[in-house]
Amino acid sequence: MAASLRLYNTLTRSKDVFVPIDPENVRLYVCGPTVYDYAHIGNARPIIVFDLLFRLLRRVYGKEAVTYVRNITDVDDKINARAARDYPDLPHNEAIRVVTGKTEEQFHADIRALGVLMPEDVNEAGKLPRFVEPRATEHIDEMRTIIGRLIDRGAAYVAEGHVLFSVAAMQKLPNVPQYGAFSKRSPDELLSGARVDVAPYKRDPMDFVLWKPSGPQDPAWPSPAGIATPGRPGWHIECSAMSWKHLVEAFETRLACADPTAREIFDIHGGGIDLVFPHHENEIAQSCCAFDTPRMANVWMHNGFLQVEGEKMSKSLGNFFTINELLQDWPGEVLRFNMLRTHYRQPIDWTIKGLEESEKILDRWYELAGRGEAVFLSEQIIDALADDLNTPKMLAELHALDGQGAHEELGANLRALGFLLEGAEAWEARKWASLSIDPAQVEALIGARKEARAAKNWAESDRIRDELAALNVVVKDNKDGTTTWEVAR
Ligand SMILES: Nc1ncnc2c1ncn2[C@@H]1O[C@H](COP(=O)(O)OP(=O)(O)OP(=O)(O)O)[C@@H](O)[C@H]1O
Ligand SMILES: [Zn+2]
Repeated sequence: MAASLRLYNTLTRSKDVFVPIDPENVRLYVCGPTVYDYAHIGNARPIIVFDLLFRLLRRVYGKEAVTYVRNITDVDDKINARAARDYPDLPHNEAIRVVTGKTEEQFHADIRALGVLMPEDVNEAGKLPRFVEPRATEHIDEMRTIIGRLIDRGAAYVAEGHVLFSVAAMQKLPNVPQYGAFSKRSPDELLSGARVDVAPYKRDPMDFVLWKPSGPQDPAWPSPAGIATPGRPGWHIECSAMSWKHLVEAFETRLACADPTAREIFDIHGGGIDLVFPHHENEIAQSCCAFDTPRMANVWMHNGFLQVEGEKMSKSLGNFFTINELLQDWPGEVLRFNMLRTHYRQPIDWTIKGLEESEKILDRWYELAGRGEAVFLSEQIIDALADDLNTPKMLAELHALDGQGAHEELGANLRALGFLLEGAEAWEARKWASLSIDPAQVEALIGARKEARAAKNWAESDRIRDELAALNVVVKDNKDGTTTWEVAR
């Protein structure tokens, strides 16, 4: 029998026992990146956290019994602006394709180095894909279908080439939630937020865009609802469309037989805490109205912010490090480990000191545990993760394995958790290479220094010490007569 999972649910604001709609197909959707620039290490947090959840679900319910959808947002005004800036000489659509294609490729290379499972690691030929990474631009038809349903049900209206979602009309439909209930915002709060930027074509300041007209410089598709001019989707609609397409529609027939009330609902929806409002509130509004259901997903999980000096790391504040630049100084596994030392709902302060500590622990574990091949999660590790992904507890259990000398088991767990990606030898070689240090050369110099000291040749011994210092190596003569060395950062 599967271990019982408990997950904190933003919908209920409590940690609840997780009950899948269909234990043979547990379904997870996570909002992915907008691809116009290098992802920063804050963007990596949901990727790593939900990778861990995916691994856990696969372990608990079976590899064939979990479907994971993580989308790529490749239509957005920030992408258009970047394309116009960087490729002014290309036709605009081509420029957009270059920007999104390059950024997506870079994103994949970056997160692969973080030990994150990729679709090609999971999907098997001839079987249902269990990990889908859909692009928004490949789901415009589904978006149009949902927008059409919303107009038909009276929850959306057309104005000046736009389609807008009507919050007031939503509230007149039966069987749908209260708008604002998910993010716990009162009508007054919603209204004062919406008044900041009121467009003239909106009937009500709270209404939000499902579809908008495209200018000559924008990517454009045929519009829904008989709007003659071409347009492009708003932000929120893409996730309603992609989750429906890949998590609900594909399994509708089977679910309809098993549990008719489960139609249009999937199990877990994830993302960063900043997405609770408006993005997830609006996804829920769209999906519930279009599909006549009180819920879009049963469990909503949100990771806390990765912060720098108390502030959210973000592109707009400019206080960010890209994954790519961090990977030049640190192995990806150190970044992954450092991320998991903090529980996913807590803020993380990202510091060099934290990275150094993480690297030290991994150095020790890789040396002791790195030679085997076994891959499995021990019961106590599963138990820790089953408690709302308690990664600090998980790390304490890994430390306990180390303390007990159970190093093969430690290695097996590390491998199952996305560590020891290339084996211990490769880890060491890469680490030394990234520090521009050749350990054999250091050992030889230390040997020569020892001989010089034995011969009381202090000038030579000092010269060698300076040579080592120039290599960034600090030599320590211990009381017991041994000499050790470490790298100064
Ligand atoms: N500092 C952060 N800590 C944790 N998660 C974050 C952080 N910044 C963004 N995210 C998450 O990263 C994911 C990708 O978001 P997206 O590509 O829209 O980035 P973004 O919000 O534009 O980044 P920024 O805030 O820097 O502009 C989302 O789930 C978002 O919640
Ligand atoms: Zn989304």
